[in-house]
Amino acid sequence: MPVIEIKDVSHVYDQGAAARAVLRDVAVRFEEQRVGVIGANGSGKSTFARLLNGLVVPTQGRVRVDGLDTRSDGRGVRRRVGFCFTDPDAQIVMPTVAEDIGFGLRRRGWSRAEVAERVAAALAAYGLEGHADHPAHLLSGGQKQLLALASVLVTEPAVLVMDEPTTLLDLRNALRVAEVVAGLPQQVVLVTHHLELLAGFDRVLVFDEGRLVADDLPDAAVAYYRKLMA
Ligand SMILES: Nc1ncnc2c1ncn2[C@@H]1O[C@H](COP(=O)(O)OP(=O)(O)OP(=O)(O)O)[C@@H](O)[C@H]1O
Repeated sequence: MPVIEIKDVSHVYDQGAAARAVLRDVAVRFEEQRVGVIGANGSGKSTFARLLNGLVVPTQGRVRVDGLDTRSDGRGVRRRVGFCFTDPDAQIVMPTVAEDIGFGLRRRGWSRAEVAERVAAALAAYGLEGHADHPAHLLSGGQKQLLALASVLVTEPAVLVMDEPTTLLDLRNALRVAEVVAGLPQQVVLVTHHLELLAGFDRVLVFDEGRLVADDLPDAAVAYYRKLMA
């Protein structure tokens, strides 16, 4: 699995007078296949997730994925690290389902035939066959989340970072997305408030007020988090 290294990272969004660090002195290195990230609202989880593919470049410290620095090699990092947002509408970029899945491949210069083949396979893998020419924005919430996943995974990133991908979904769709994620061969970093999704994970990081306060196996990390919230 890729090696992700976060070295002495602090992050401030606004450098003005009211500047407040949303991440403070975070240092962690991981290469496990399943890594969870939990913590209270506003504790810095999304910011941490966005560091991993260079969507956020830290004001201090550095982030490396397999040795590539997000500050100097953002493009290279983003080729390796796919990102799934909480709200799938934020990442639908094309009018139809098939076009949306194919978008990243076309941008990478794949031929029309190769794109069509990959898109067909992705539609089948994510239960979207029969929806190829459907307007993407008219899909149900769960289908949109699956589309977002398909559109990211079709480009075969080595790492998939997911920021609360099941938050907007009903139980059936949340379970469906969880099932797809559980079966992925990729390294997955999952930010979630759905603690049950972390069963079987290799490692769980707990954030509190911008600090990494626990880094443990799921049961111990969740117990720490529950205590913190009590
Ligand atoms: N783009 C931004 N500009 C300014 N401040 C931001 C920005 N994004 C997040 N913040 C602030 O940074 C802090 C941490 O936010 P972040 O989204 O990382 O937390 P989180 O743990 O993911 O929260 P939640 O569980 O509510 O999603 C919050 O106080 C938030 O208001």
